Amino acid sequence: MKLLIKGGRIIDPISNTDEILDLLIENKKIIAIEKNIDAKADRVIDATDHWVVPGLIDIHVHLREPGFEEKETIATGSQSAARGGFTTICCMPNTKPAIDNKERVTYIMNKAKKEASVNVLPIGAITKGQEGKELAAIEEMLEAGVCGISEDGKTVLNAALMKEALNLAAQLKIPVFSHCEDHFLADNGAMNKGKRSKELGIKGISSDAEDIITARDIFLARNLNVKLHLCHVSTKGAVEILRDAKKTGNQVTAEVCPHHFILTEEAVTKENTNTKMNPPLRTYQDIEKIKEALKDGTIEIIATDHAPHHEKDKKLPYEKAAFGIVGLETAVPLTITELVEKGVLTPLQMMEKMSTNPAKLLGLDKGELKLGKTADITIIDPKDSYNINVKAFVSKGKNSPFHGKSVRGKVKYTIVEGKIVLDNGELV
Ligand SMILES: NC(=O)N[C@@H](CC(=O)O)C(=O)O
Ligand SMILES: [Zn+2]
Ligand SMILES: [Zn+2]
Repeated sequence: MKLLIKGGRIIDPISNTDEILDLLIENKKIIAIEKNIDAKADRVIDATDHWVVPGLIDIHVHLREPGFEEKETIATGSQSAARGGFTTICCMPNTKPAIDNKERVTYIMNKAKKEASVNVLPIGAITKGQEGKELAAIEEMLEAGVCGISEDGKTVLNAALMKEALNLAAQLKIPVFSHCEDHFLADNGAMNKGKRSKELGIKGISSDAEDIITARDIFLARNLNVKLHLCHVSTKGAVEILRDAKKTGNQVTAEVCPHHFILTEEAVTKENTNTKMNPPLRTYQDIEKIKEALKDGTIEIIATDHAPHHEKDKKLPYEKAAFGIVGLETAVPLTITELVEKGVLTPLQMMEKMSTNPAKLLGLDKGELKLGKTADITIIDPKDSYNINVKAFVSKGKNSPFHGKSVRGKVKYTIVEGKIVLDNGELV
């Protein structure tokens, strides 16, 4: 089976390519990237005025299986990923039960093999049951196929235990994805602590709750030669700590989610619980710092923290509603509209942050358009303009604060190992 993609704008960060070329795929591999390929193909995609980019990789997704199938499943979450242009996603272990041993990792891997339309890489828990008391069976989980470890949803508050985990991850050469939140400082707050929380009379979560664990984990990881990765950075303080750490040669990396570079606490209303997520929406000053860090490379990854919830968990008083919003089907249009069109990132830099750098962190041979590489490819129409409509999401989660937002940029084709899983905007 030969697939020819004609006339698209090939954007490849590694070779620094950004030009109109054809691309030919055969037997799951890229076999030519040239001007005017004139080979006979079984299928030709006309990519005129479209971007042809390395398959997007989302390192932070909640698939909710097992235990919360009413919120999302591996099947629906991976379809949502395909819709969003992601060819590989990493799923977080805060399921019920938590992914903390090899049987549970194998369960996800097998189910993904059967039901998922994109590559799914599980992330294992740091502690047993994510209870923060003793380490999970990390070596076993690595043998079974995890791509890293994380306590996401919470922090390992015991610094000695976190240090042990970082030490082990250094030996095993796997990344540690850190959710930075001091639960005592967060103090059961429901939104950012500041002007808006005062206005609304909702208990706030201070920036300190994030900054202190960011600093702690960077300190713990110093000299360990471990890949420490900061999840969903949301504060100016965390960006400053990260910037300083990089100056002194720490190999820490960080991700930001679209909602944290677009919305501020001003978006929060008591009625709209889709503005509630962890970490919370912060302030204009935080957003400006985050954008600066995206632009200068201090933050090298954009991830979604796709956190689907059932309506019953969101249709509650603000304080009681679940934390989290969906993100897989909105990441590309939001990033194009808010970062590329506004001149914060070039298309090449966007693909670096959504494909090349995630692949690098995970040690995957992906994130690049090159001869001989596996054909994981995304094709985007950057000019298609429309309003985001949660009812059209294939994710079970409709919990997005971006419903109705006018955006530009639509994913048209998602190709996983040479197979088209999203065909002209339709799931195959
Ligand atoms: N981000 C969220 O608000 N929620 C996530 C947990 C997490 O990412 O910390 C979830 O699992 O729902
Ligand atoms: Zn988290
Ligand atoms: Zn998360």
